[in-house]
Amino acid sequence: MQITGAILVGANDRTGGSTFQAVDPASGETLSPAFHEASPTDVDAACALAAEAFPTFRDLALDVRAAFLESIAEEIAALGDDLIVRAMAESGLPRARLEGERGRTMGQLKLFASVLREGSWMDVTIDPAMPDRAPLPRPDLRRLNVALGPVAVFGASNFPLAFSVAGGDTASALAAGCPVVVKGHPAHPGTGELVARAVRAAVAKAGLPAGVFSYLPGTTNELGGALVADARIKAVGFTGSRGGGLALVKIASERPEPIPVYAEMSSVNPVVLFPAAARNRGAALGEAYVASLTQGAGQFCTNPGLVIALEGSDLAAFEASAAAAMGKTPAGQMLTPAIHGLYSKGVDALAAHAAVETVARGPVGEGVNQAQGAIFAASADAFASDPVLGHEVFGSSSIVVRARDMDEVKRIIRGLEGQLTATVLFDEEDEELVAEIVPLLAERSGRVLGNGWPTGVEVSHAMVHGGPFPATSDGRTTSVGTLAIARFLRPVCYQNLPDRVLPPALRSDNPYGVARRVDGTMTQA
Ligand SMILES: NC(=O)C1=CN([C@@H]2O[C@H](COP(=O)(O)OP(=O)(O)OC[C@H]3O[C@@H](n4cnc5c(N)ncnc54)[C@H](OP(=O)(O)O)[C@@H]3O)[C@@H](O)[C@H]2O)C=CC1
Ligand SMILES: O=C(O)CCC(=O)C(=O)O
Repeated sequence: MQITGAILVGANDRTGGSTFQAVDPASGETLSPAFHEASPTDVDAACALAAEAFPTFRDLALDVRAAFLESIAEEIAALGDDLIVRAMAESGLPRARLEGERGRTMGQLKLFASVLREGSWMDVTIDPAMPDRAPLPRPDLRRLNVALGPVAVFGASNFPLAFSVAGGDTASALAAGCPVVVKGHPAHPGTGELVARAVRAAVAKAGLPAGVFSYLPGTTNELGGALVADARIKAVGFTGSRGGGLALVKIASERPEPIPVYAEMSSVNPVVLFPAAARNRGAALGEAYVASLTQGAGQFCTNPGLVIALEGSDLAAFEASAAAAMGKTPAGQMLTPAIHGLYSKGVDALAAHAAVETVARGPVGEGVNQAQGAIFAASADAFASDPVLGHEVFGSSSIVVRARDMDEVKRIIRGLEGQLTATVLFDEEDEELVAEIVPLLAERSGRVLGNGWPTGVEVSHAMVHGGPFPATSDGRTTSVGTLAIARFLRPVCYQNLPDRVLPPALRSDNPYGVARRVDGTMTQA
């Protein structure tokens, strides 16, 4: 499939005034072709088409919408190696990682298709009428979840496939029955266009209204701002910086009709290393820590940016092993010159901090825009007295906090901001302490993991990839896994309406055969 640099508004290819080009971060060279910057006129056209498409798309038979999601996955597969080659050039990510990400992207579309067919996402609940109830009769009440309306999706730079144009936000919004308008990430416009064309092909094959999907490439905050401000947009999905996410939350909340913004922003993903684990296998854990920290040049929002442990010789052995591993781990290619610049600034600030010790630096990169890994350490007092030490440095940088005792460990945890993940590394002897710490971590994070590493998120039914602010702007939900569909739904109750005017899932004959809660009891079809 050809990359043309067009703005994809429904079925139309549009061109704009100014253009921009992608940059290969590994060479610093610009890549062809030039991409047209979407304008406010394109935002208006995309949102108008999305609003027009909404009722038809929302009311599609479940199987038709499920087949559409599966067809997007097939169209992405049909892009073949061109997609991988372009994504490698635009992101600097290696082939194996991008092939895995493509599989994950297709897998999550198919998973949402199965969720649609199964039907419990609608949460159909029926309280039958009780005409003879005294002193007052009860009306017939029937509730289900319905789509919110058109959704704006901001693709992430660090997952050009799985968190971008047809990534988790788009898949869950389409599954819910919401048309999607994507603001393409300027770091991977060619990858974005290829995937957008695949989605558009699936829209056409299914005979759906073209406004179900549009793709707006661009490099300006104004473009994203105009999209979120458009009255026809009813929710926003975002993965990126805290500043970007909060800017969109502000725009959304100041609209005449405020709307929800589901922004996944920043997290340092604390790891608590318990005493027996440090004593029994500190060296092995030190190596595993560096493997997780440096994976993908540390450009994961789940990367272990903070380790908390008791000071002493066991922690010293963990740090020494981590330092040795870091010394052997080549610098990782970063996604963009800007992200590399922010990383270097963050690491330099920590290295220059009076209360911070540099435990290890990785080898200096031989190419451009490469992240030289970094491990720092600080006392619990120093960490607690400067909030900057707890901020995310996006890349392979992490800080070890040395606590004097478990009370200090608890104090540090109580002072943490909201997190996507929190990890406990423990052996059997530690379990009593773990039981005290896990509730503190669960209060502050979306996922608590035992004896693993937080990078790599399973796409499944039970997954939560969310967490209290600032990990996300709304800690009640998730951006990965099937629960993500709930972000784009709202409940509607129908009272005393005859079958013929009710949505199919609420009718007496239950044509979709979905499980329903009737008078408080779950019933199979
Ligand atoms: N925790 C995480 O998961 C991630 C964190 N990051 C952090 O973000 C930094 C920059 O990376 P990047 O991916 O570019 O993330 P950004 O948050 O800068 O950008 C993400 C998307 O949001 C848009 N955007 C950003 N700010 C605004 C705004 N004020 N108004 C409207 N739209 C906006 C951008 O569009 P445009 O630039 O075209 O305006 C882009 O499409 C990284 O160094 C890292 O610190 C990045 C990725 C993931
Ligand atoms: O670790 C993962 O698989 C997902 C990470 C993520 O969501 C992110 O880096 O934005």
